[in-house]
Amino acid sequence: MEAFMEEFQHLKIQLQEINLATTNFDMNNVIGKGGFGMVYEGVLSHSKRQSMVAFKRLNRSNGQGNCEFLKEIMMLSRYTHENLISLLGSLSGPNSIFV
Ligand SMILES: Nc1ncnc2c1ncn2[C@@H]1O[C@H](COP(=O)(O)OP(=O)(O)OP(=O)(O)O)[C@@H](O)[C@H]1O
Repeated sequence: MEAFMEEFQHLKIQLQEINLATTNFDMNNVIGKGGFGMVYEGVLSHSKRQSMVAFKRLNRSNGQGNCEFLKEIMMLSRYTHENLISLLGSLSGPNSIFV
């Protein structure tokens, strides 16, 4: 898993930035719920720009785990298509992983 995450180091986003963008994962920022858990919206500053983005937060009690979530990160980081959203970054920790 560590070797796998090394490949995605360039996508790493700081938790502080995510907390700021989602107002600490406030329920008012929830825009949906999927197989991994809640999806939040927020404004993220990156490359001197500000963008409205979606943050997907892994909730392991939903049945899916790191493996499935990392597969999604890998897929979104490797493929571009007009019907696929672009992955801006991710963060892994002992409890959660975010995109
Ligand atoms: N980029 C986004 N922009 C706007 N809304 C989004 C975005 N991504 C997810 N959502 C919202 O969050 C909901 C859940 O999305 P999510 O991709 O987690 O669900 P899913 O289709 O069940 O897929 P998965 O099983 O991979 O989680 C969507 O139905 C949508 O309402």
